[in-house]
Amino acid sequence: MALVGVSGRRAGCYCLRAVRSLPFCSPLQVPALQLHISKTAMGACQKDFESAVNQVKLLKKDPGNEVKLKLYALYKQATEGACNTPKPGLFDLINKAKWDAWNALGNLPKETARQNYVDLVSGLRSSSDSSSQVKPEADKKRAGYDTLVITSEDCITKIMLNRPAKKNALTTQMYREIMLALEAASKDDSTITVFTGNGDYYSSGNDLTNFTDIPPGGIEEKAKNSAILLRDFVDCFIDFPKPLVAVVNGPAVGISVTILGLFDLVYASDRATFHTPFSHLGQTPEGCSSYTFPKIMGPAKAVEMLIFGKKLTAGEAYAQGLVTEVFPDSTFQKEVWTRLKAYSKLPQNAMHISKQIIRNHEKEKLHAINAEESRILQERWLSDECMNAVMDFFSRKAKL
Ligand SMILES: CCCCCC/C=C/C(=O)SCCNC(=O)CCNC(=O)[C@H](O)C(C)(C)COP(=O)(O)OP(=O)(O)OC[C@H]1O[C@@H](n2cnc3c(N)ncnc32)[C@H](O)[C@@H]1OP(=O)(O)O
Repeated sequence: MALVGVSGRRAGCYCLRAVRSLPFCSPLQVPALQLHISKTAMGACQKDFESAVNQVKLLKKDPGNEVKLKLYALYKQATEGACNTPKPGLFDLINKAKWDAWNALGNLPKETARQNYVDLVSGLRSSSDSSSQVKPEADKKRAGYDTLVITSEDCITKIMLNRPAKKNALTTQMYREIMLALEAASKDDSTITVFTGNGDYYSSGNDLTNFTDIPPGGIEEKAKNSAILLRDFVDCFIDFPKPLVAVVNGPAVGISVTILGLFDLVYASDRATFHTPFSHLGQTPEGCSSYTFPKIMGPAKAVEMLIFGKKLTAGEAYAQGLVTEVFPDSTFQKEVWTRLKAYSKLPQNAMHISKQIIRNHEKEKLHAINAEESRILQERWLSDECMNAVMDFFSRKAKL
């Protein structure tokens, strides 16, 4: 904690959980929702934040200056709001770095900053804890990722989604880190790349709080930026040059399901489920699933999933061709990794060239579909249907 000291000063915050979670929530919609927020919820939020502030002091491992700057900035934003102090002089390097980090948060609402702080600390704790969650060996773990654990062993690069407390919901930071991880994996000396999730979920899909930090350009700019991010993210999967394997350790929702149509192998635990509740959320398919799903499972079954949001068991997903093989949960990890280790010893160039031949038939088409799906979602995110569906979800705290 050398560079950024985080003070334990109490934060007088409110838990606007429902409000912070809305996509493109307009100022007009906020007061009505605030009425639903109970004093209990406000207390819980304050408690989470205070507890996270205390947990930071107990971290066993120094998280590095970059993370400490993030913690500092989020703490200041959560407790004081937007940066309100004069910029330190050019040679006051430490204070300038801290000021820059805080100032970069712009007008991020206090409650979002508080939640991001809690999430960040939770990620730091779960990656350093020795509890029931997977603990990668330190010497194999790739540094520089806050939301992923990346390891390379036996010619396999494993990218593990690492927000177990939030069911591995994908934040914008996570989309960006996944893109960086794929770029690195495409160049490393591994033969295959594997995606999996830490904890009981594979992933609960897009983090529904992603759209709360509205930039100065307003909700239209936010929708535009999100569509660009989505398009770039899916493009990385379309272009990935090596065999890509999903080890689906538990339930999968939304974009974590649709993107499976771009993987080469999908191994699932019999605990896994596959759910794309787009209509329920006023949204539409992405990840090229409007093309890959009908192609994989036929139009009738694809419609059940993509339009009517039918949740599939692992067995059903296997029967429909989305999953390569299902394993009993009790032996899932052992069986899958034994299989993958054997595959990773196959001649690397032959595997990579075969993947290229297969993918090249439709690469251009996939890019065009991705662009179109992202464009349509950009409009959907601004629709009343989408706003109302997600507002309903959070105000009722309904489960899928
Ligand atoms: C750049 C943008 C690209 C966008 C691409 C478009 C992508 C679209 C999609 O992916 S649509 C799918 C979106 N996902 C959902 O709608 C899932 C919402 N979550 C749930 O329904 C449930 O949480 C659950 C069924 C996944 C799990 O239920 P349960 O087992 O009861 O656990 P909890 O609900 O208590 O969850 C624990 C904790 O995690 C938080 N959380 C879970 N999923 C999400 C999520 N997707 N977004 C935000 N937060 C999520 C949940 O709120 C709990 O937090 P808490 O402990 O209460 O603070």
